[in-house]
Amino acid sequence: MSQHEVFADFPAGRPRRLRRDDFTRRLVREHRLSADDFIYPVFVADGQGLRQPVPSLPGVHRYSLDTLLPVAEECLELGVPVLALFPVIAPELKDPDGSEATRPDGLVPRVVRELKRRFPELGVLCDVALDPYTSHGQDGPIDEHGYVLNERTVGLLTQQALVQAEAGVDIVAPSDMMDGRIGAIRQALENNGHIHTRIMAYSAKYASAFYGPFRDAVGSAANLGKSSKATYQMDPGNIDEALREVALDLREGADMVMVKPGMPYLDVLRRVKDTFRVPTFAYQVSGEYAMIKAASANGWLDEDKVVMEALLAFKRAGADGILTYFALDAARKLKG
Ligand SMILES: NCC(=O)CCC(=O)O
Ligand SMILES: [Mg+2]
Repeated sequence: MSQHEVFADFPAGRPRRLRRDDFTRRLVREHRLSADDFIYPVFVADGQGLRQPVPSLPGVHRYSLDTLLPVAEECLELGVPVLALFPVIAPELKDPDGSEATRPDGLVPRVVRELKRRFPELGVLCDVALDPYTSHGQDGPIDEHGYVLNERTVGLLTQQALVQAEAGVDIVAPSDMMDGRIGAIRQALENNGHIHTRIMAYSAKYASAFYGPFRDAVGSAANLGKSSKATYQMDPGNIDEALREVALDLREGADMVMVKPGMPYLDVLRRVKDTFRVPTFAYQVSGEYAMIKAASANGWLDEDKVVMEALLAFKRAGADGILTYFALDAARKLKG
């Protein structure tokens, strides 16, 4: 039925009637945000008492384990269900394979163990990716042309995911865009008794310029230099390909899928949600956060309002949840 058949013509039909008062606006609102929608990404480094600002991400810090604990506690208090860990690895621990990522007593497994010991009811998500660990900043070992080697990378990622699962992580989130990694990780988890470990697959991750500030935060920007990730991350011109990527990851055992970046890719999010009807997430990435922060700092945008509007747009476009550096701010605001 078309809208013309359903609704009365003017003046019997006046859409503004329902917009006149706050009570009817609230009554007919189709989508709303809640703290349950958020996953809070945090940067964690070795050390003590660290709370180091990231200049290109105002309001975001690199924490050591001790200073991260109160942040985790705040997530719980505000009802944010999941904390996502992103490691800042010391340059001397990086190598061409990113082998530090597979060390059972490395930074991330140590942080996961302590978080789960102190706050068992807080969900912890780990990125499964080698770029914070490689000396060249790519997401896996490379050949002489700089091409990331798919199967060798998948082997390392599988080891990394197992180490994270042994440490007690709730959700592993492979963000590398290698082919076949979801299936390999799922099989390894099952074979090793980690039947409850959830996989959130970065299924449609685009080769985007919006990740710049994140690379500053984890310290991979300088290592990566001018080289791109276009041989594994998706071409921003594609959308049918995103559906094929999601289909593969679901067949290989993903529990949840993700589209990334967020706001410039809401069309992709909508297509994915409508096509598969599975738990679908979006990542409001560092560049999106930085744009809002910069414009607000200049007095050009009202930060509070723009943040809530942008996050609501993800829900309207079909997201079941949003990874966002604004998670705590937004949850505080929702709490009033
Ligand atoms: N694998 C995690 C990311 O690449 C995050 C990107 C961003 O926030 O810009
Ligand atoms: Mg894929």
